[in-house]
Amino acid sequence: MASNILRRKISSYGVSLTFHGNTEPFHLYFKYKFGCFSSASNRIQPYTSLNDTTRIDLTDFTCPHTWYPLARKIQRRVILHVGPTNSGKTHHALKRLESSSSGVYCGPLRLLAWEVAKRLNREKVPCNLITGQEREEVEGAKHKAVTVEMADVTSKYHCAVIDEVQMLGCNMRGFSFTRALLGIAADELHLCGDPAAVPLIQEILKVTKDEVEVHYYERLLPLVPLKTPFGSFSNVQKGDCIVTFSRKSIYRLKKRIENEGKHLCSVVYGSLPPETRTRQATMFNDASSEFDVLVASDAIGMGLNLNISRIIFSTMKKFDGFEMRDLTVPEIKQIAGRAGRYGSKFPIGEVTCLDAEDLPLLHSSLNSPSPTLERAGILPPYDLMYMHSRLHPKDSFTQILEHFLDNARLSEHYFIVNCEDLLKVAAIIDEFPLGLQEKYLFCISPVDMDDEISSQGLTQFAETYAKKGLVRLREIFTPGTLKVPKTPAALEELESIHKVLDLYVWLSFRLEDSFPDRELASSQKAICSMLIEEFLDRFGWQKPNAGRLPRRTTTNMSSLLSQRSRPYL
Ligand SMILES: Nc1ncnc2c1ncn2[C@@H]1O[C@H](COP(=O)(O)OP(=O)(O)OP(=O)(O)O)[C@@H](O)[C@H]1O
Repeated sequence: MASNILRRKISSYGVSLTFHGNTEPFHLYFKYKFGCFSSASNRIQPYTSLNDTTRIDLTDFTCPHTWYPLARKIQRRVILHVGPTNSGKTHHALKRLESSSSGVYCGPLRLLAWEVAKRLNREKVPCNLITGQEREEVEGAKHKAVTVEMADVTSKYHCAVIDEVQMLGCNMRGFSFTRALLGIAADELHLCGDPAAVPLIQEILKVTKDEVEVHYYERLLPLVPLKTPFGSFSNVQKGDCIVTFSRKSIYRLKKRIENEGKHLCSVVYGSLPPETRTRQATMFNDASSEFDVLVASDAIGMGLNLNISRIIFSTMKKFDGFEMRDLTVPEIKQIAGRAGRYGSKFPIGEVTCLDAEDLPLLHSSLNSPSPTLERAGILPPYDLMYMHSRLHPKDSFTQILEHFLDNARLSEHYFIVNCEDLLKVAAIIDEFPLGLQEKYLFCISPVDMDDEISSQGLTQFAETYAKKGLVRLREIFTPGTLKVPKTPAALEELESIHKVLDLYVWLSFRLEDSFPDRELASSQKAICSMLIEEFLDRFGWQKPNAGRLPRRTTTNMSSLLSQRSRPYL
């Protein structure tokens, strides 16, 4: 029945539409009359008698705050906690969350959500953990720690925290931060992050009734930029972290340092599975482990508690997908700020570069404020796209998306995130007979379109789903074939397989009946992480004595691998 799909009512704002699809209830408030809903045709008809200036444009992105009526019903107290890394911003916000009767923590990484859930449960505040790939419920919980994509904008909380809020300017994930900022219905909303986000957030929140206050923080421990370059690798000390930006150079540096025979290196970089990153970080932090040096990419900039005494930039350039470019001021500050964590054994943090010629950029960046953010990321909500599709029934998903992209370019405060990848995915899924909602889901799925195996995985999932409505993991992946990689290329492939399995798990939470093999995908993901760690353990210099390391993998690995022989697998 049409009335089940779309209801129209008059509100004080004018016409209010409530859409009841399979997604969360979603309301649109328009200040102007824009058309009428015809139950006969199940369509929204624009008022053709009105001139163009009075007709509402469904691709208009100037008022996204109106997409969240629950948050607009309350006057939120928004507290911005801003300052450099390691200044205690999150600590203050979390204290407030702990003492609230109900609340939600929204973090950019699963690791951070895990950490916060653990912290609250330890403090006897029952807290659920919800990420795109896992749900752990605790009895009686009124608190949740979630990855920001999972923030619920249809419940009311006493307190909410959005961590690393400056990520609303991020081209990949900015929309989730903007959605959480505008949509979370909490009496108190704590935003932690870089001061560069303050003017944009103040501007965006001018149109809400929220009260906004800003608290500035200073670093808890000094950060000292050294005047001399690092020099030789024989100068490596316990607690050093060498920063570089490609997997290849991470392994090259690890080998080089280990070949000196004095230190073993943990590694942390973005495409390592999160569990592996955490375990590498734990080994590095563990004073009794021999892995006392870290070689890492900018993935250390966020989320991990690391006992680093000195950051050494091996380069100040990074390939950003298009070209080699200098690191930006925020990137340099975020990475450098990881040295000298409060509560760790190093009383100050130091930072330097491998080459003397990079020192001026390091020093000037640490002394400059980060450029202020100008626009916040956004995605057209499904419901808007749906309504647009009713007006333009012949348009493909790609064409609908293009309408939105064109209009968002005109927006003063917002931009559509990751346009290129969205269009790439849209072009793939337009080939398959899928409904709009399913296409939208594949479009927002966490696929890495720069990774060939990962994008092939998405294509296969979408195609099989369109053809059969059921996607068995075995059809695209043979369990039992995973091996410890022997080369960096094989390692890269294993990391990509992990991404595909991760995508399957993500889809299984949203299309449960059609992606039924979540358990298998999760266990294979765990095997991938173990195999990657086995590679990391074996790679590089091997110390002859036996007391080298807790070689945790052997027993656990065999127990995991033995899952292959279960009948189900
Ligand atoms: N008042 C405090 N008492 C005890 N520990 C604190 C206090 N303030 C901060 N810390 C600890 O110091 C470390 C850094 O604090 P926190 O993570 O809050 O900093 P931050 O400014 O949010 O940094 P980042 O931007 O890196 O997240 C954490 O381990 C935190 O638990």
